[in-house]
Amino acid sequence: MKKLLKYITEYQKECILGPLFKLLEACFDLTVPMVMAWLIDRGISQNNVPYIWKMGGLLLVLAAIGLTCSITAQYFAAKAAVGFATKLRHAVFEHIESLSFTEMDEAGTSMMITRMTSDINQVQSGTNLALRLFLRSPFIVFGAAIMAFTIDVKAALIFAIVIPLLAIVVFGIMLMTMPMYQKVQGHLDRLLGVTRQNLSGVRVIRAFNKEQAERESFRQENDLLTRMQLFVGRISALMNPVTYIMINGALVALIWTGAVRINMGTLTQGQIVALINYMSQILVELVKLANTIIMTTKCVACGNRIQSLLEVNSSLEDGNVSFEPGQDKKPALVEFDHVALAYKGAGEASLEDITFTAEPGQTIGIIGGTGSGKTSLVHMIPRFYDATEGSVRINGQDVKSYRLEELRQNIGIVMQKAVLFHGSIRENIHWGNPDADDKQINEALELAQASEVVAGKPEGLDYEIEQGGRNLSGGQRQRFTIARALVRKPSILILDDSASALDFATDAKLRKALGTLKNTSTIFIVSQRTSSIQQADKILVLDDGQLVGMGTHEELLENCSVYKEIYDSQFKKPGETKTQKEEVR
Ligand SMILES: Nc1ncnc2c1ncn2[C@@H]1O[C@H](COP(=O)(O)OP(=O)(O)OP(=O)(O)O)[C@@H](O)[C@H]1O
Repeated sequence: MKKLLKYITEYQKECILGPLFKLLEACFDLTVPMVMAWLIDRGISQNNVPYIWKMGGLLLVLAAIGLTCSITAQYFAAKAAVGFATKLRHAVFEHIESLSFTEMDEAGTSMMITRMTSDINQVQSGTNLALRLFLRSPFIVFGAAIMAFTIDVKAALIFAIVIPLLAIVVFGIMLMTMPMYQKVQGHLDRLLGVTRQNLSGVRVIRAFNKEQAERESFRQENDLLTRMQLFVGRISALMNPVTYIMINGALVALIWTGAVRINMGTLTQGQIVALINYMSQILVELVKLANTIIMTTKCVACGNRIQSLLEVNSSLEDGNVSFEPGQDKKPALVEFDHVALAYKGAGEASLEDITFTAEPGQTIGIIGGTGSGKTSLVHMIPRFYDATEGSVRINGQDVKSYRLEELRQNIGIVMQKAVLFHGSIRENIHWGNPDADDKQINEALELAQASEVVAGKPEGLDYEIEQGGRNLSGGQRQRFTIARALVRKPSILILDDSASALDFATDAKLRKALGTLKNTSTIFIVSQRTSSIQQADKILVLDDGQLVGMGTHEELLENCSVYKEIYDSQFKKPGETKTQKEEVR
């Protein structure tokens, strides 16, 4: 948590003024019982009406000043706490953005969302409360005890007995409940994770009629959380009855001793009222202090969790090499040199000893069974993951040496999962190239076979896409993501199984259109369909992380059994002979 304090340094003034005004308010609060005592002893007892008015007025003034101090303190504390949380949120967000996919996979989306939302909110509330009460509450407890001693030492001895007892009860309960609160917080995180998974997978849940099972597992998690909260709540609920019994006992003792001492003439009624007020103030402040400690502990725990996320170092180091002038507009030379990739935490390598060259303007098809490493291979080009062995080179330079932003600017990637954002079609295509005018956007849409989709919308390019593109079909989403990659005229275009939702006719038209990009892009097409990559200049065949074949479609049919098997599984009809199949070819 210590390292997070740098985000609050800008609010040093507020961090000093907030507690200071609270202390000022506490000073006025401590004078009120004394003024009450004077009002009773010198005003009411002696029927001195002007004095009563004077003291009554003084009480009003004290209340007004106290209120002003309290509001001012609240203002400064809130400003510091909100500012702290805002800066922290920015820092965490920026840090998450800087992490590579390796660290993101390790941390998990749910955890990062919790750090960004509920943890930072907890830090904000804890800071706000601590700034207002950490000085004020102990100050009132000690101040009220001292005031009591100045009134009457013997009566105040009751304070000397009751305050430690009260402190033991209040802080004992606090110490018992604090670890439980931390468990509750941990469980709340788990429940958030379950909720998130449920909401993001709601369609699958319904498709597989798993609502009942999901409801049941959510109910179990929720019930467990409720039971834990009830348990902690019951112990915390003991705080009030126990402390009030003690305080009422002390009040009885105080009134008893006070009555005797009033009879003896050593104490006045006003002083007894003041002592009772001080006793109440002490109780209230001890309870507040315990709550402040609980909140602050939670705040520190959440702060530590945020800090550990901030301490995760990105394994992605930025390079300093730029693309040569003009090179960024031309198709790139891509080389894989004995490349291996082992994901962090995974036992074995997902890719091993991959070596090939993609000449500028070539189209490279990548095919292989599920989990054979196709996506992993193309993800190393824009450095989503770095090769653990060997090197990936673009135009002769290791990808790690390029400035990351520039490297990615020269690559257009269409991911397996078509993700679009809330906004118009134009805005979504602008993600690829913010400077593209409507003519360029329309050209990209035309190439991606998406023009007809836009033509079908009365608003044209202004048609509003909803979050995640949920008001579009899977195929329409894919076409827009392809257009988004094409509009930047990238030196390297990667299509990762991105035509899977297209019908065969549209897929064929798309492949034909991509054939016109030889002068601008080197293209990688990952696909499960041989028909999608058949025309590629070079096809890479992956099997269980190994490059088991490389060549043209015809060459591979001759000499790569894995490729042949895939091809046969897609084209060979039952009962078809080899000669018939070759005729089809
Ligand atoms: N982020 C990751 N962390 C750990 N292992 C991963 C990660 N991504 C992929 N893998 C593993 O790497 C291997 C190759 O996965 P990859 O996604 O590259 O295969 P693929 O050929 O693209 O599969 P598919 O055709 O199903 O998309 C798999 O065994 C997978 O479990």
